[in-house]
Amino acid sequence: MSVVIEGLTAGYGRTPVLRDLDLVVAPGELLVVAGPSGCGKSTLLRAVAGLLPITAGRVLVDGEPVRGTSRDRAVVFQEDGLLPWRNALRNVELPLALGGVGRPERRARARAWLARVGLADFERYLPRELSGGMRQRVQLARTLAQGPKLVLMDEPFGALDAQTRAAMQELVVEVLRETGTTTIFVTHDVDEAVRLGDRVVVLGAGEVDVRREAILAAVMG
Ligand SMILES: Nc1ncnc2c1ncn2[C@@H]1O[C@H](COP(=O)(O)OP(=O)(O)OP(=O)(O)O)[C@@H](O)[C@H]1O
Repeated sequence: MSVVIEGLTAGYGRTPVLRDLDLVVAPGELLVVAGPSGCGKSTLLRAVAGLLPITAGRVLVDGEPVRGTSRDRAVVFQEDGLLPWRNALRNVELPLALGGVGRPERRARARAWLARVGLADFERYLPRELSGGMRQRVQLARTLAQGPKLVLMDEPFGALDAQTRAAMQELVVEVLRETGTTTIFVTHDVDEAVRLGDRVVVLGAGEVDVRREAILAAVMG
C-alpha cells in the first residue's frame, strides 16, 4: 500500500500538533519516523490509522482518503493489548474470528504465525506466563495473521531490554520484507531508526540520512 500525506494539519482541540506535513511512503517500504518526545509521532500514526480526525490536508492510502479505521491498516502499540485470560493461540485467533474467518482456518493461520515468531511451543501459555518480548511476539503474530497491507508501529519495543529489542527488530524487518507489508515505524531511539529504516524522517526536520550522526543532529535541532 502507498501512503501519501499532503499538507496534513492535525492535533487535539485548537492547537495543531502537526502543521502542513507532507510525506510519501512507497508500497513495501519501511519508513521510520523519529523525533523527540511530544513532537507528534503518535499523532501522525493515529491520523494514518484513521483514529484521529484531521484539521486540514489529506491522507491517502492507495489513493483513497482515510475516513476511519480499516482492517487493512493495523496499529501495534508499546502495550501488547493481549487479553489476559486467553492463551497465546486464542489471542492470535481472536481478530480473525471477529473478521469471520472459520475455526479451522483461523487456527491454522494463528499456529503458522506463532511458529513464524518462534513461539510454536508456547501457544497454550497465558500472557502472564510469557516474557515481555514473547508477549510482543504474540502481538506481532496477531497483527500479521490478519494480513494487513499497512502496519503502523508506535514504539512497539520501547519496554524491552536491549537484547530482546535487537532480536525483535531483526524479526520485524525479516517478516515485513517477506510479506511486502508497507510499514511506518515510530521511535525516538536513534539506534533503532538506523537499524530498521529504509528511510528515516525526523518530524520537523524532514527526511534525513540513515546515519546515526545525521539523525541525532536532526533530532537535536
Ligand atoms: N489525547 C490527547 N489530547 C490532547 N493532547 C494530546 C493527546 N495526545 C497527545 N497530545 C499532545 O500532542 C503532542 C504530541 O503528542 P504525540 O503523542 O503525538 O507525540 P510523540 O512524538 O509520539 O511523543 P512520544 O515520543 O513521547 O510518544 C504532545 O504535546 C501531547 O501532549
